[in-house]
Parts: sequence; structure tokens; C-alpha cells
Amino acid sequence: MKPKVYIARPISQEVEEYIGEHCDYRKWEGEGRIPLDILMEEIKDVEGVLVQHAPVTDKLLEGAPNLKVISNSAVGYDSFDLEAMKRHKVLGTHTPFVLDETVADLVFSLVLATARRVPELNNFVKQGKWDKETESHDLFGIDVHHATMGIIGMGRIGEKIVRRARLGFEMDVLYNSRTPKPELEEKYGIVYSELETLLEKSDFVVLIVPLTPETHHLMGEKQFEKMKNSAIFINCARGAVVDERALIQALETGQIRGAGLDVFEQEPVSPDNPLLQMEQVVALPHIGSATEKTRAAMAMKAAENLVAGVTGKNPPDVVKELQELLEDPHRFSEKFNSK
Ligand SMILES: NC(=O)C1=CN([C@@H]2O[C@H](COP(=O)(O)OP(=O)(O)OC[C@H]3O[C@@H](n4cnc5c(N)ncnc54)[C@H](OP(=O)(O)O)[C@@H]3O)[C@@H](O)[C@H]2O)C=CC1
Ligand SMILES: O=CC(=O)O
Repeated sequence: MKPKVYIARPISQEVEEYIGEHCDYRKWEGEGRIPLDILMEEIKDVEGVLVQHAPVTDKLLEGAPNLKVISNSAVGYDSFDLEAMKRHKVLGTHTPFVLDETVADLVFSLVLATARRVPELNNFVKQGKWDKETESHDLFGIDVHHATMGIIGMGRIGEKIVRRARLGFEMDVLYNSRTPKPELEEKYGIVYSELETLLEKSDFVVLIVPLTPETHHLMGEKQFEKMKNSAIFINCARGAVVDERALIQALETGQIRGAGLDVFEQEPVSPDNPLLQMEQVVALPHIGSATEKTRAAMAMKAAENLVAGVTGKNPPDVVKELQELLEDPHRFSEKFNSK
């Protein structure tokens, strides 16, 4: 008998067929994101589930005693309650590497769009405001090339941002991460910096760390105060890494020049969020990895992790905090032999 799984987000025919070769599956066919109560009902009897950002809580795991693997079709897994997953011996997987270049492209599109005021000036032209008189200083932006970029988070995506910044735009790059990266310093000529110095010196501050208890509100009032008045802040990580009230204040008071945001503390962002009224803010709907090709690659990776997790193999992309479960000899015997 094939193992039962649930597919909680839309995937392509190809990925569905791959899952179908190895598993009996049901899938979410409703509009938009699956509501949590329906997800909980649907996974009561399954051994694996494919999700995207769905909150994995103790309660959800309690109600799904057969679960062996939760495959997240995203690289960030702040939606996982890791301690609860350890207790329930449920593997959690994600989709690293396949989205790095695509997300780095989006970071640079936010850098360029904010620096050169692309959405604002696009509206200006389309609204017929461009006339003979408007070759004006009011439309000017700031240079990206040869400016200083400070990158907070120097992991898989951080490195791809560095390559664009150094080789494409000949920028100076400062970075901050938990551990220094001497090999990247040598390869690209980037410089490790304490957070405070990075904030003081950078023309563009780019945030690309995971959301964890340590990084929650990493950027707050004190941090924005350190930034130059001429600097632009880019967040392509998670909304809650930033104290959004402090960011709004920094923009309203001119403490910083502008912001490019792919993520928000509340998603979807509320239409009355003050950030959406600001011309110096470029706002996107959390689409860092959203190209056709990359989303397809993520879905296939998520499917491979799902299938491995329910067929007794070690999924290739178990998140690092849960890898200890792979070494637990009882996990397989308890979960697999009991079925
Ligand atoms: N907007 C979007 O659509 C997307 C958003 N993301 C977000 O980007 C995040 C990063 O992805 P990725 O590059 O693959 O992750 P990695 O795990 O490869 O890199 C994370 C980096 O953040 C650093 N870091 C972690 N905690 C801290 C801290 N407290 N202070 C300073 N640095 C810290 C790590 O340091 P060290 O190396 O020393 O451990 C590492 O350099 C994801 O977790 C996700 O939330 C990702 C994809 C798309
Ligand atoms: O936000 C997207 C991700 O892959 O993480």
C-alpha cells in the first residue's frame, strides 16, 4: 500500500504525477491559502504533507499522529515549531539553494527601484505629469554603482547578493552574520562588520537573515537611528525581523531616505498600513522566489523531500535543527513499523 500524503498548496501536473507514483494523495483545491482548520482535518490520517509557510504547531501535530514529514516549499521555516516537531518526531524539510539567484535578483530590483525611484516616476509619466518644465532636480535619485552596501545575513542568498554587488555594480560591501566568512572575504573582497558600524557606513542596508527568536525585531528604533539619512533599507527576509513601527517612524521623520520591502509583519499587508502611502517605499507581496522556473524547482524539491520522508529514506533537505531525528534509531521503527 502506498503511503498517504496531503498536498496543501497548488503544484504543477508534473510534480503531482511524481508524488502520485509513490503516494496516495489528496490535495487542496480551494481558492487561495488553505484555512488552518481544513488543513488540520485533512492531515489527521496522513504520513506526509506538503505546505508553504503553514504554521506547524503542537496542536496541529497532536491531531496528526501518523505524520512523519512536513515538507515546506520555501527555504525559511520560521513557521515550524521546532521543539514540538522534535517531541512528535516529525521531520521538517525546506527548499534551500534552488531559489538563491532568483531572490538575489529581487533584492537588486528593490535596490534599483528605490534608488532610482522607478515606481514613483513610472506613475509620474503615466499620469501625464511629464511636461517640458519637468527636467527637474525633484526627479533625481541616488547611485547604486560604487555605493556601500551592508548585508545583514551572509548565507546562501547573501552570497548571491554579494556577487551582484561586487562584480556588477562595483560596490563596497560590509556584512554581518553570526560567524565571519573568510573564504567570501577573500573571494569577493567583502569586509565583516559589527552591526552598528555596518548601519553607520552603508548607503544600502539589506536584510536577509532567517526569522528566529534572536533575529525578531533585530532592526528597531536604535538601529534605524544609526543609519545615514541618505540610506535605503531593503527587507527581503521576514517582516518580523523589523520593528515595523520603528521603520515607519524612521521614514516619516526622514531618518532614512527610503525602503524596499518584500515582506511585512502582517501578511497580506493591511491596506491602511502607513508604509503603503509613502512614495519613498517600494512594496512587494512577498514574491522573492516567485519566477515560474524557480517555483517549479522548489515544488519538485519539496515533493522529493515529501516522498523520501514517507518511504523510509532520509529526505535530502531536513532543516538543521531537526537533523538529529535522522540519527534516532527508534524514529523509523516506531513510526514505520507501527503502520
Ligand atoms: N522574501 C522572500 O521571498 C524570501 C525570503 N527568504 C528569507 O531569507 C532567509 C535567508 O535565507 P538563506 O540565505 O537561504 O539562509 P541561510 O541559512 O543560508 O543564511 C542565513 C544567514 O543569516 C545569518 N544569521 C542568522 N541569525 C543571525 C543573527 N542573529 N545575526 C546575524 N546574522 C544571522 C546566518 O549566519 P551564520 O552563517 O553565521 O549562521 C547566515 O549567514 C530565509 O530564512 C527566509 O526567511 C528566503 C527566500 C525568499
Ligand atoms: O519566503 C520565502 C522562502 O522561501 O522562505
